[in-house]
Amino acid sequence: MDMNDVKKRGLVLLGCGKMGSAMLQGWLGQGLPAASVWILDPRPNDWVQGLVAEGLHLNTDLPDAPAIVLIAVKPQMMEQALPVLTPLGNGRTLFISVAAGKSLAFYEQALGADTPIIRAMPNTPAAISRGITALVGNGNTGDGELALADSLLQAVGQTVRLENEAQIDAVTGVSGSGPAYVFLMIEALAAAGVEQGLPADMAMQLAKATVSGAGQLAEAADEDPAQLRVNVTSPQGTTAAALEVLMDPETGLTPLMKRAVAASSDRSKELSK
Ligand SMILES: NC(=O)c1ccc[n+]([C@@H]2O[C@H](COP(=O)([O-])OP(=O)(O)OC[C@H]3O[C@@H](n4cnc5c(N)ncnc54)[C@H](O)[C@@H]3O)[C@@H](O)[C@H]2O)c1
Ligand code: PRO
Repeated sequence: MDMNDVKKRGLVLLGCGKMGSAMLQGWLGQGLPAASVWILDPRPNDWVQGLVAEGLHLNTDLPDAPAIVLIAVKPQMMEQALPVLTPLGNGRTLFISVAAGKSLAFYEQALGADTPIIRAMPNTPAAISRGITALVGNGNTGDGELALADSLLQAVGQTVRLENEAQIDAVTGVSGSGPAYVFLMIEALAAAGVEQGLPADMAMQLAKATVSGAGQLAEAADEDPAQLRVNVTSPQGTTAAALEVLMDPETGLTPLMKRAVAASSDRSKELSK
């Protein structure tokens, strides 16, 4: 199965909110025709509704054996939303779920034990093709299915393959929820700038550009982030003064981040029960 099969047999999205739309935007941008896409969503956003004029099938009957079904509803809506897909289970259709905390076993039970299913955890920078998605398949998926999922998901950023399903809880804590931590960091840095006397607009511009520039440098540079940090830090200088606060072993960023990521990962595990 390859992208031509997806064009021919169709791609179905169950739920097309923030995550589904971000991914669909990437796929349409890579040349998938809107006419190859079926969306089931009781409250489609304006962008999705606009795609109907280009041939997208919105809340219509589904093809008999679409190549891919992407499941992108909230975990809390799953029990209600999934039954419509049961006729497509146990067949040639590859299911990819991005829902947090819904296990491969859950989908095998709902869709049939012979269904090929991939669990994926993307993040919202997918909207600008700068996402990262981790994926893991059930026993009915092989190299072909994983390669197709890789190439679909690479339309919206990088991918990594997990060694086992349990790792997805940690991925959810690091990169799935991670953009929210970074946005909070921007908010906090800007607020701290205001407290030091800067106008709010300027503080926000400085904070956004600093986080974005540092992120891009971390990805592009040969040095690791620890060395890049050292490169900013003059002995007894201003950065060293700040890092003394941020690197405190009890109250600094590392223990705080460990607690935050553990809370997210634990919630991911709870949702799978
Ligand atoms: N937003 C993120 O950062 C992110 C990251 C990784 C994974 N996810 C996962 O993606 C999934 C979707 O999250 P989101 O942020 O896009 O949520 P969202 O609320 O923006 O989108 C969910 C969509 O599902 C639709 N929906 C509700 N009931 C439905 C039903 N019965 N049938 C079909 N569609 C239905 C809603 O109308 C909405 O458009 C979640 O399972 C979440 O765990 C989200
Ligand atoms: N957003 C989803 C949540 O908060 C899953 C990862 C990011 O549950």
